[in-house]
Amino acid sequence: MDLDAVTKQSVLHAKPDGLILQYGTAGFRTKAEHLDHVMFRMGLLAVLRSKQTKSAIGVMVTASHNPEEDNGVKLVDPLGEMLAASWEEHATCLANAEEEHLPRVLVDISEKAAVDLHQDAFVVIGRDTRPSSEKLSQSVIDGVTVLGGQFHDYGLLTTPQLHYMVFCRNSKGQYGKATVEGYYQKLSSAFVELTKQAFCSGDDRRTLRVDCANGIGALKLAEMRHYFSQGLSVQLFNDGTKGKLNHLCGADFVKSHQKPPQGIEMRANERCCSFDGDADRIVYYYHDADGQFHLIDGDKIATLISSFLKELLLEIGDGLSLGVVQTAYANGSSTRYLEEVMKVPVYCTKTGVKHLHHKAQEFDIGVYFEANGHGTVLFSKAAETKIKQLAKESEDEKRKAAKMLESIIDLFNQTIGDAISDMLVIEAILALKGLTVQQWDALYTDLPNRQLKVKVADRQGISTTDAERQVVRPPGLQEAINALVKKYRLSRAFVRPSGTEDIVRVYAEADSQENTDSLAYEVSLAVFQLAGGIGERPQRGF
Ligand SMILES: CC(=O)N[C@H]1[C@@H](OP(=O)(O)O)O[C@H](CO)[C@@H](O)[C@@H]1O
Ligand SMILES: [Mg+2]
Repeated sequence: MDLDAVTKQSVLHAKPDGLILQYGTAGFRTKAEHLDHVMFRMGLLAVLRSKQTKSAIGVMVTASHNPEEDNGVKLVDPLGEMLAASWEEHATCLANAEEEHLPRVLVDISEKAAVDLHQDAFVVIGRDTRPSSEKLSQSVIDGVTVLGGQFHDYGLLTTPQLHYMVFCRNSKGQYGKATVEGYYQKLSSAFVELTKQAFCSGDDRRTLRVDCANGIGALKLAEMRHYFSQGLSVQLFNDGTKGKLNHLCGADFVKSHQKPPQGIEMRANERCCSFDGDADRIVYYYHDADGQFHLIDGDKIATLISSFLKELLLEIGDGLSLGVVQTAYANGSSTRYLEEVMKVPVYCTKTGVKHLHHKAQEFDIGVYFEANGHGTVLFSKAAETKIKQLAKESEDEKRKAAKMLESIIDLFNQTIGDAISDMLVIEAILALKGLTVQQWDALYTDLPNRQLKVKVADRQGISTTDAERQVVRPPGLQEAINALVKKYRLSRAFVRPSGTEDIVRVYAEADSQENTDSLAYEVSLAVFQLAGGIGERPQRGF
């Protein structure tokens, strides 16, 4: 390591005094103007991680659904998954080191993680469409090059595309070709193969309206759509030509406000969906004939996908295990439906896809989705081998089911939740099953739910257990929540510090929207009073 060169370069990417940031649920995220030093340092860290793992490492510059003025960065590990937890700590140390300590921190990390410094390093970089992203990704490149790493800058990519590229490179092309073209081809041919039957049967060409949150998803979907246009026609809205990124649109807006985005023309009973700003989340929705809005969130997406997979697994009859992973934000009705009606095992993990992803790896087929629409399906190596074998050897119905599963394996982005890939999976399932959006929605009825945010002086003062469903600290808060929950029917509430915003999140559900809103308000007040609330007290009414 040429530490002198690092010190010299680092001066050009100086850390603002007193700024402390933490590698959170989705990497570093804050106002773009505070991130230059973090980007440079994540370039350095990616080189060390690459040397240690002897693999290509990804760096994605994005702040997903955050406002356009924000930005962020996260590292992607060799198999396309989120950075290992022990390296998140290294990332936090490195980002917060004062200039003069930078060389020592780099040496410390290399020693602690037993990095072989003679090893070559390769880093792949992608960025979203934020105005600040191009310059910030150049700072990542400065960090990579000063430590002698090689890199490939893919420029504009969705987050899941970058994850895909990393895995392709490290699997020596087995997972697919590490190009945007390769991604389009892999997914589109799986989609076309899977839906052949549905579309041969004289079905109309299907159309779907897509709100692209004025983000990268619009660019990539516009490039990709002619690859699958025989089967599906997508109409793009909020494509970034006019509106601001994530402003009054996108998956996060639709899910948290439970209303349609601006800028989309909806027609009664027609399917619409929204991506988030970096296209790793998707939610569906429609207006019924009375103009009432219906949201189909990640939980219902997981249910549709699981029931389709379960049917195919029954057909091939090979005893492969299927599990569904959710977080505490999953609607209680979805969990009940999955467990009691569909009889599939459901597990709850902490918020953040890395937790869901790891749990899902324990099954032959692991379906994971956050309620906000971030999720995918993982197939174990053993399941994949078995399915491929059955697709070749078995006969008739069994073979047909195995072949469908084979295409589904290719259609999912198994590295991370992917709005484009999930959209194609959902469209394929709806077409094959001949389901309308209303029929899908009617699988179960969501319990009314509400999410609120409370500002506190130090959100780390709240700690939780039991997959974030119970508060341990501060004392008395859980007891207060328990007492409030008892007042309502079918009720549930929990609070946790956000990993991406400086707030505490409150979640409540109950038998009616009115009761849910009361419960959410009362729990917010308890947080405000018992956990050091600052600013305005929570107010009743929304
Ligand atoms: C309730 C909620 O939707 N939380 C989101 C949000 O995390 P928080 O830690 O809650 O801020 O951003 C994460 C990253 O995108 C996402 O994984 C997670 O689901
Ligand atoms: Mg996102």
